[in-house]
Amino acid sequence: MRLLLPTTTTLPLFDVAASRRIEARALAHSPDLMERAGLAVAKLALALRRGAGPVWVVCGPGNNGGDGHVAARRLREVGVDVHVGHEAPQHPALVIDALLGLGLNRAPSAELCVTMAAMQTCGAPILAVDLPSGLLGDTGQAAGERAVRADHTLTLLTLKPGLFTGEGRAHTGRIWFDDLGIAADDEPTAELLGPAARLERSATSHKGSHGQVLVVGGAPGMQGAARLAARAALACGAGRVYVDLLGLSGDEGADAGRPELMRGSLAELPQAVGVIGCGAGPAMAAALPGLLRELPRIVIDADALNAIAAEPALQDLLRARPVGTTLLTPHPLEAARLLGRDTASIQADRLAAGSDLAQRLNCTVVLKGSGSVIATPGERPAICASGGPALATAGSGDVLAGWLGGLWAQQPQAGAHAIACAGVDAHGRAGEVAGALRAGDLIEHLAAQA
Ligand SMILES: NC(=O)C1=CN([C@@H]2O[C@H](COP(=O)(O)OP(=O)(O)OC[C@H]3O[C@@H](n4cnc5c(N)ncnc54)[C@H](O)[C@@H]3O)[C@@H](O)[C@H]2O)[C@@H](O)CC1
Repeated sequence: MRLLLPTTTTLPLFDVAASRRIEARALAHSPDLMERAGLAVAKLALALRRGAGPVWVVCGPGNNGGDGHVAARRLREVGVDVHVGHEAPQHPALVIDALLGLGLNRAPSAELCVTMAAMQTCGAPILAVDLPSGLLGDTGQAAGERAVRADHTLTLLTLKPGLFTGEGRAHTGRIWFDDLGIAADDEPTAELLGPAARLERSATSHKGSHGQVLVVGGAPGMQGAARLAARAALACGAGRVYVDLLGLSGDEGADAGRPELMRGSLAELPQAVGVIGCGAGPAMAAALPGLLRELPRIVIDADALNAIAAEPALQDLLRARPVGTTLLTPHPLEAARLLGRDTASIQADRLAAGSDLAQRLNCTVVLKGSGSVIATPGERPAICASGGPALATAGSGDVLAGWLGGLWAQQPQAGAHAIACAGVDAHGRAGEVAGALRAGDLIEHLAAQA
């Protein structure tokens, strides 16, 4: 058993169907899985309980409840006061949530919701077994009106995607993992990202060795967005970074705080990595056809995504680009516009929505949000395990787009999927701070850990 995050390696994720197949095969040669699961829960419970009160074990009707009963027995064997039932005991030291796990298949009844509410308000920390009750393992969404918000989740046998995306992270608390001694023998549904290898710089390199980035965006009143992207690309190590501020010419709008940045345009820089759309406004639509036809590698964000959503001819241009050369970074509302759906339906299944969008537009898609999803046609999707609420701040998306462009400029042979995985994970880690974060400071955090 181990605390899972931050992970130092990329890990396989298995949806409910794959987890069931793994479990069924494992049971054939290891029929004591539930004993192992219950023992692991009991061990963690001993470490987590607070105070001298009883451990309250709330068991459901299936094997998740079975794990809870084994844990209760194991705890009693070592002299712990245990209360099993749906009514809260006096001053519990810990709640073990073994109500519903992988088998959740409908909205919890009103009666179960009352039990969940009691768990939530009893004052003790909650340890969820396998999954917080009421949370769907595939999507990270609640099946009904309520899902347990645990302080700890001990997930068993496999890591499920729903623990890491959607509402998952708000419900799991700290995630622990025990594979119960079973090697997962199925095709992973997705990957949980670990950190990418550090970029090495040759001792004889020069700025020409580290590529060019062209940031196109920043309409009047929104130039900060393009500047943040450009500053991020520069901080990432791109050799030269140019900005084309839409609607401005000459030295107008130069970034006085970053004299390293230069003005440039598509005509002068046809081989640059494009980072387009940050704060671009409606002027972006007219610039897009040329950029989509010419630039060999492009990161597309914000108003460029909105322009593409509104114009089928631009979607055709995207689809015509070779796979691996285009990277879209929509937040859920932008993804909804691109798919002609509403935001709730995107969030209901983020892995599926990211993959659907990637297929439709023949692009790599980073569906931003808690547990960003990275999807590319022909690649296994990935979920980002890093990041936190400090990233919910103006400009953090612009910084991501610029950082991705900076990474790509330095790795011209890399495909969009690899760049997205590396950049999104780094961005998430840099944003793991307590309290609020300004996007300008996020660039410095990224640079410090690169
Ligand atoms: N079989 C084994 O040996 C192992 C089982 N494990 C545990 O088993 C769990 C899966 O067990 P199950 O497949 O029995 O599934 P669950 O225990 O999650 O739940 C299944 C039962 O809950 C009912 N149910 C589903 N949704 C409900 C709702 N909203 N309200 C009320 N009842 C609902 C189902 O009708 C079924 O009776 C895993 O999450 C894990 O905790 C793991 O420990 C690995 C080993």
